[in-house]
Amino acid sequence: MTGVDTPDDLDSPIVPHSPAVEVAGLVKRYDGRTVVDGLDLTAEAGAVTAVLGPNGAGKTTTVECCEGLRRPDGGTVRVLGLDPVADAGVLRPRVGVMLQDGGLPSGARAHEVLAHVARMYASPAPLAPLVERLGLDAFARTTVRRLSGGQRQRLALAVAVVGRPRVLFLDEPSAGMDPHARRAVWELVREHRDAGVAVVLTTHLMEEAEGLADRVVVVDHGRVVAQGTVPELLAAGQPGSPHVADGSPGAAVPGRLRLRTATPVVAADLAAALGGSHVVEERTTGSYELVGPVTPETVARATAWLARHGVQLTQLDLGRRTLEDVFLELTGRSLR
Ligand SMILES: Nc1ncnc2c1ncn2[C@@H]1O[C@H](COP(=O)(O)OP(=O)(O)OP(=O)(O)O)[C@@H](O)[C@H]1O
Repeated sequence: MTGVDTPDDLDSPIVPHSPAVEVAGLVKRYDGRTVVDGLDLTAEAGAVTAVLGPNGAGKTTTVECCEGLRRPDGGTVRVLGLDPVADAGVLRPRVGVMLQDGGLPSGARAHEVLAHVARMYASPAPLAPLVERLGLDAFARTTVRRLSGGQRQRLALAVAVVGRPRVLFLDEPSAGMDPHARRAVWELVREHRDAGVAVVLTTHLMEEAEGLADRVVVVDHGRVVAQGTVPELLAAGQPGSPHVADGSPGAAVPGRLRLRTATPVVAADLAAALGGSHVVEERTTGSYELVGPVTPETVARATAWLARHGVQLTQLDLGRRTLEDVFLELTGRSLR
């Protein structure tokens, strides 16, 4: 069941617009501090665009500028070709928003909130299927302030989609949700995408980005540091890759080799045994990551060196590079 049907019959100056969201050179400052610093972003209809970035990177601020909740200090933002602040009245029926803090009235009951928002639209989505899919009936009579974090998120998502938007902004939509709820959210997002909605979401969940996103935009210090499809980002940093937006090569790691040993070794000694072709990072005691091209020779030399030193190998992981690896390479490993 898709149940997703976006309204085209609204009387408006909007014509199908590509891209659905276009941010160019966005600058936003708080108290003179620049938190978004010349950011470019586009999102197409019928696609999920995931915005990733460390805490404080400027993701929410960017999305809030797109939602018309904040005024840019520089650059341009267009949603369906319109200005989110100046054209807020035209855009409101076409844009669904799920805020990070929910933004819902705390004293109202869950079902009242949804019904109230639905009445604001000329042609809302039928409530019953939405309530069922997001499991809202279990807490329909509970006031918003008493909802758990995950329940509040589910209600906020229902509120975001009930107006059958053409553009959907979801700020960390599945944060705090249990695995069942998360799956229901992902299914709903995919259905909206398949119905032609432009979905822009922020997330810290690499699994969510890998599973949902048609395009991923990585933001750091208020700028885009990489963008592309997930396969493109996984391949980025390799020779010939054009997808690292800032032009830097990134860490050229076509694969990764992780070792666990029964007793610790000196990472620099292992690196020397590999002839300097790899950096060896000690992740935790007895756990090492070889950063560099993974070839049969690399595996043979590393294991032979361990054997020569009487060190028992307990785990050898030749896993593929993940989006999390790419994310850490692009944004560093220090806490913000
Ligand atoms: N209203 C505000 N006034 C002052 N500073 C703010 C305000 N909102 C956000 N900031 C600051 O702007 C920076 C970017 O915040 P933003 O919420 O956009 O980051 P984010 O990438 O969404 O982070 P997170 O992943 O933690 O949600 C942060 O340093 C934050 O403290």
